[in-house]
Amino acid sequence: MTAAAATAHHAIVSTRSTRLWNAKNSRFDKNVCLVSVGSCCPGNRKLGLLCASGSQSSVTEPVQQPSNGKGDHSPKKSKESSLILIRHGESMWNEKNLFTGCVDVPLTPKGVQEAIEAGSRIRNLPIDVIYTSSMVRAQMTAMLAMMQHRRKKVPIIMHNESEQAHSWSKIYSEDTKKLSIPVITAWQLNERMYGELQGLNKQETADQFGKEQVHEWRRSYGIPPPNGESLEMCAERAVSYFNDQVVPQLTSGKHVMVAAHANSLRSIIMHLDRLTSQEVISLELSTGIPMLYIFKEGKFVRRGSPVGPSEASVYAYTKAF
Ligand SMILES: O=C(O)[C@H](O)COP(=O)(O)O
Repeated sequence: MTAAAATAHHAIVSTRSTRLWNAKNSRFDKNVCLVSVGSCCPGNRKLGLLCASGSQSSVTEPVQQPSNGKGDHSPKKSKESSLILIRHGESMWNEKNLFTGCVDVPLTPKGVQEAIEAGSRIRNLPIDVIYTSSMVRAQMTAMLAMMQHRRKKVPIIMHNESEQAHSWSKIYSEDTKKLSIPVITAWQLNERMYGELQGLNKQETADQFGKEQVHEWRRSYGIPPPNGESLEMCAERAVSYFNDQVVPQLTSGKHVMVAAHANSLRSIIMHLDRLTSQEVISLELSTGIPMLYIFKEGKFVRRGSPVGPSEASVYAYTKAF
């Protein structure tokens, strides 16, 4: 459902203007209206993306910059780049309220729909490279979202697990390459390993161990579930990978989407927003809701979550803009 259709369904409950990528000038400067639309029950609020003028943004790939008279016709490096983070759509164990962690389960039909809807929200944002975890629920989300993208480029999972895998997946047409977007999978972006909770029902676990104990395992920074990873341990791999692999892409002017998991993304957002170990406890991410950051001069500015702190479970830790 496009944002406009979503709006038709719901009263607009809050709006926030932000900027969209204007490839002509290689920067984000087009004012758009990010709307948080929702029916009377706030839990159904959806994020939509509408241009302030009501028309679709004129987002295109960076075009050849006018020559600067010195014969330099190479396109200027973009001054800003975009980072889209998205938690996978609802998985079959999310639906059953089971701790999932590193168990590799697929999306539900609802999760598929969430991924498609997310794609319609980011269809005009520039994306040059996609990172996913090695889990199918994140990869399905990225692929389904990209099916909605305006540029209709083909996302292609890169196979570098062996020399043979790399050579056997080579593309021999430059034109075809230009019509594709590389998808890099990384175990470092996998969901936190939930140890002995994996496969257990979350409610039954709370009944057995107590609500506070389970909340501490699920949301604290330093306390791991039994024989599992704490958020801190997850951050050690996820944030390191983000800094080593994703940040250089953004620095070079590439626009990136990362499709991953509740806790591997919580650890990355904690880093980007410089949240304390106390603040991160209240950070919740909904399935399939894209979040946008602008990367400029080495700094990240959050753009994609205009909802207020009262919007539970979408991106709960959101200071007023
Ligand atoms: O692994 C899981 O069970 C979910 O991805 C996230 O679970 P959580 O919300 O309990 O961290």
